[in-house]
Amino acid sequence: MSGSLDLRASCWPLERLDDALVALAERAGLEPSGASSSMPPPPPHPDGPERLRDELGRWLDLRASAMGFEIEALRVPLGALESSLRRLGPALLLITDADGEDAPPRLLALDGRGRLLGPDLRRRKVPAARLAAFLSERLVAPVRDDCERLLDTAMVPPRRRAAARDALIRRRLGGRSLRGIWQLRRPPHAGLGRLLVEDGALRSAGLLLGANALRYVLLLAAWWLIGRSVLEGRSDLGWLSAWALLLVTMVPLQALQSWHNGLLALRLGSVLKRRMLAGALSLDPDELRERGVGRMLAMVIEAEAVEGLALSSGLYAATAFVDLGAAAWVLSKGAGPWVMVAFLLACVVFLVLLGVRYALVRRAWTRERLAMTHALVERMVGHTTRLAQEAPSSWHVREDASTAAYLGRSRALDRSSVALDVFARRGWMLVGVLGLWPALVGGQASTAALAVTFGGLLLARGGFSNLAAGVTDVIDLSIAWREVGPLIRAGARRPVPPRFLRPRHGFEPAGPEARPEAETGTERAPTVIEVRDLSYRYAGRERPALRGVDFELRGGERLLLEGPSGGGKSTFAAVLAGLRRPSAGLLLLSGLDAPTHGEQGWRERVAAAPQFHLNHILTNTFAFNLLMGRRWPPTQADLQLAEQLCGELGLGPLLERMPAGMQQNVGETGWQLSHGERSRVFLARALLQGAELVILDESFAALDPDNQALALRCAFEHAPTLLVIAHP
Ligand SMILES: Nc1ncnc2c1ncn2[C@@H]1O[C@H](COP(=O)(O)OP(=O)(O)OP(=O)(O)O)[C@@H](O)[C@H]1O
Repeated sequence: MSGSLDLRASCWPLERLDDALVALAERAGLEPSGASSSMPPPPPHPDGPERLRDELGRWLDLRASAMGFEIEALRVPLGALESSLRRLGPALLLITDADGEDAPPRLLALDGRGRLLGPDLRRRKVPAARLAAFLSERLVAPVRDDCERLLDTAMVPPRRRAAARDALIRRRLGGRSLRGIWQLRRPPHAGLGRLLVEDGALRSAGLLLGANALRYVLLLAAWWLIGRSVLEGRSDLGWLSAWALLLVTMVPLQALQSWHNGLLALRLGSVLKRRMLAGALSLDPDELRERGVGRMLAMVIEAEAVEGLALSSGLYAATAFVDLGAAAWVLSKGAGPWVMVAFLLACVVFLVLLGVRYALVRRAWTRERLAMTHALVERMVGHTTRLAQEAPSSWHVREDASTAAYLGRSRALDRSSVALDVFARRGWMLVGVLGLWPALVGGQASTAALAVTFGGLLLARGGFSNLAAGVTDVIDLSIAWREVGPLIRAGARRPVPPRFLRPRHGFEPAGPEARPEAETGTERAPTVIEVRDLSYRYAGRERPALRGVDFELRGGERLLLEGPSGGGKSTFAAVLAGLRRPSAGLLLLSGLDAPTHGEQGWRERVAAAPQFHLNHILTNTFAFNLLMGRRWPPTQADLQLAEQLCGELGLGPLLERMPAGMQQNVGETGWQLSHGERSRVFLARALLQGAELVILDESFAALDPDNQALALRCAFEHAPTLLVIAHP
């Protein structure tokens, strides 16, 4: 019984976090696999629940990625807690001091269907309201007495007391959120079909089609009723009422259809967006460069089209086939039945041929448009260079040529789509009346048969309109899909999961004393990076950029790597940072190879500030740009640390100048940073990541001698092990 369910008995102790996670994932059908946990869950943190939540979040992230699913940390506003719990998928909920200060932290496992999975692996139903009250107790308890006193003073009658108290508490805690809720979900690289099923898109599609078909049957029945009563001259109230009833029944069906149409669009959009976002992040840097920024932008535009078209094309096509099937049946019951059905089939074939012509023209037009977008973006990016260095007389030569070509393609496209549209709307009626002509002139057909045939003609006209819209949408969709294909496919790549789980090295405000000693007496610090006989060759290049490299860096060491331009220094940095995989040779980090660390694990341990032109200030707050590699949202300690580092790097005056300080928006559309300021933000970002090895690729080139000395000192102070790349 849910009413007597003891929530405390359903809690999992922290030591059994791994069991809870695996059991929950198995029951949610996430098929947990891979590495068994070699990393114990974090114990309660002496600094309090906030630090514990943070550590738990990291642990869960690592563990879930090793098992092949994802963890999403949620922050739920207290006011929306109950409704969020109702919609929540499988999730772990952290309970801290619900029984008082001394109670150890525990976890609840919610199976995504409103049931709690207990440590005895039994599932028990729990009302969302009760669970919400239990979870929010820690926040509510301190204000409850206050509210009661207020209600006493206001002499609120007992029957309205509970509602008034809840409203007061809601008001007092309105802005507070509950954290420590981790939802388990399928990763974006899972099959699209599975993601859609999980999101409920298939259910919505089924309901949508069902409602559509039922509405159709009702429409035909209404026609049949009214047609019969008119032809037989029976217009009594009973028939008319039945007709009206059928029409009224269609209204809620139409509402249901619109509702599920919207839901389906949302669900489809969210699944596609997740997949494409994952794809954008897992695209190879060279793949990105080869495609060019303009094409990438075009891809994003096409992605929007895919979402809209996927839905409309399916709907149009489904409705068109129902319409045309029904029209063929109605025509077969009217005058000159088989001639009319043959005409109908011939017109469908003709419309499909028009569709093929449209597809060819549309493909050529899309190619032209993408080329134009690409050229436009390139010109915008290189605007200043062109203004300064290109002769004004040649500014528009290429633009004019490509605009003319685009106009030509657009005209052809218009002609082709107008042909489709006109035939669908008018052509069929003309052909249909011609087919009916012999029966009309010959006078053998009865009035009833002629009326049925006209009904069939009108029905087919609707079907042809939908078919024309469906054909153009399906073609547009297939072309847009080809464009976003690389992103969708890249999103299906599964990141290499770690074979062995190790907690991430935490960043503490390290002074020289916290740094591992490279050499103390006869004992040498352990090797951080070891490279043996390593080679790297860029795709399509004959000569390798790196060949037979041997290299070793021990904990606490600081190394300057110099070499001629084009010698392969940045390539080496990218290989060490895990951004490029070596073509041959051995590469170990702390004695373990890349698959053992996993992609994410490797990048967390090696922080690299790429060369200036490859690094970026994102349009966001200054704090985000500093702390994005460390953790977001940050803790108070993170923000203090970032501010301290800014001070050491000489960015204090900049922080004072910016009206919102650390919260100032920077980037393309925000506060503009100078070249030297950006360089120091890139440096601080790499140092704040808390990595074991920091690689700085020409990070000091833009700094004046004073700032260079400051930056170098800061890097020496804070990087546990440091590799600096510079020109001789
Ligand atoms: N993405 C790429 N695709 C193909 N070849 C590349 C790519 N990036 C670099 N190269 C080539 O690899 C070689 C090494 O380049 P790299 O950028 O590593 O040199 P570097 O020592 O860092 O040069 P610099 O000091 O001028 O920055 C060069 O010949 C370069 O043309």
